[in-house]
Amino acid sequence: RSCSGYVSRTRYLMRLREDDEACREALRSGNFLLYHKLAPLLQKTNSGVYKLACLKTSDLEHVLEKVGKDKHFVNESFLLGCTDKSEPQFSLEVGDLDRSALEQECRGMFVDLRKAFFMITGPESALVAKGQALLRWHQTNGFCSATGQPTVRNQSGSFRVCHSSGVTYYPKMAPVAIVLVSDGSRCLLARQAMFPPGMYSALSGFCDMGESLEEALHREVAEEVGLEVENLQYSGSQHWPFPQSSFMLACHATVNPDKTQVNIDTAELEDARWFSFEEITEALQKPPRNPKGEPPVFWVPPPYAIANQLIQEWANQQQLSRKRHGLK
Ligand SMILES: NC(=O)C1=CN([C@@H]2O[C@H](COP(=O)(O)OP(=O)(O)OC[C@H]3O[C@@H](n4cnc5c(N)ncnc54)[C@H](OP(=O)(O)O)[C@@H]3O)[C@@H](O)[C@H]2O)C=CC1
Ligand SMILES: [Mg+2]
Repeated sequence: RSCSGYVSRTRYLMRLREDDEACREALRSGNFLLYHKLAPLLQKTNSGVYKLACLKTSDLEHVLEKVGKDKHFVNESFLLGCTDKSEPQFSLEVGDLDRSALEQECRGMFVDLRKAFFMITGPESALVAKGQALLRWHQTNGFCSATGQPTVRNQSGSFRVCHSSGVTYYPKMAPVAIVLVSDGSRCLLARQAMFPPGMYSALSGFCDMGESLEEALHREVAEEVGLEVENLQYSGSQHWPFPQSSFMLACHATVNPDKTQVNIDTAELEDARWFSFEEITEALQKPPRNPKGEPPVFWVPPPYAIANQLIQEWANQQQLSRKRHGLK
């Protein structure tokens, strides 16, 4: 994509965020993601795969009319971004309207976001997560924490303000450190009791107030498995919508191969163990499945989760060093 195209789209979005009138105008040519009690609307394509449903303004107004809702309800939407063609994208919560009537009118279905992540792929995953996160934030920030008075949104939904205290509230993400610890030939994964059966993930934890990412990583690993890590290497970041918006900051780290004995904090973790390259490669190739009654098989978070990216990177790194050492 051309740089100037990106810059002009960014400036356009900036204007929509700041100018209520311009944002109301943009609603006339919008693309809308619908959520029913935070479950996004998906549609099945002709080839049988699911995609995120994206309604044009006129289609949305038509649907609203069919289910007996005033078309001005469109104005309740929140601005998410814009397409490559500078078409503004919005999210709208329709949880007060009849779910099955909407599904019928839109020829789609509302799917729990966790399930939706397994059904759609690519950039749509980040967009659908953002849409839900923004709706949730507005639903839970309707009152000023200083005065208890109602807060009022701007048209784009980029903030809420309390006219009594003058405080402006902006949508928030909580920073989380996530780290894949390696001892050189194995990597350390853990599971919480609430994870789906068999799933293990990289170690993670919320950053404390005033802490750096590096401090949070060292502390979390020490707290959860009793190990001291070194050689932190930044990998990437992502917004994670569950249970409330987290900002995941992902790193690799190593431990001394002579000091790998884990000492688990059982209040936080159900299990933590070292996995070999072979176990990891097998898990990365397996689709997640847990048929009832069968003992849970080991699997890792799906590709959309940044934990998966860390595990994938580690496996690639192992493969390279094995090649270098003449191993298979
Ligand atoms: N995208 C990805 O690949 C992954 C994402 N994650 C996400 O990272 C997040 C944190 O991971 P987790 O290991 O559970 O965190 P922690 O190890 O910090 O453990 C969670 C603890 O923090 C408390 N807590 C909840 N919210 C906050 C907050 N905003 N700030 C500070 N403490 C809080 C919880 O309390 P209590 O529950 O008792 O109220 C709980 O005791 C989770 O939301 C998880 O979904 C985790 C791994 C992979
Ligand atoms: Mg944790």
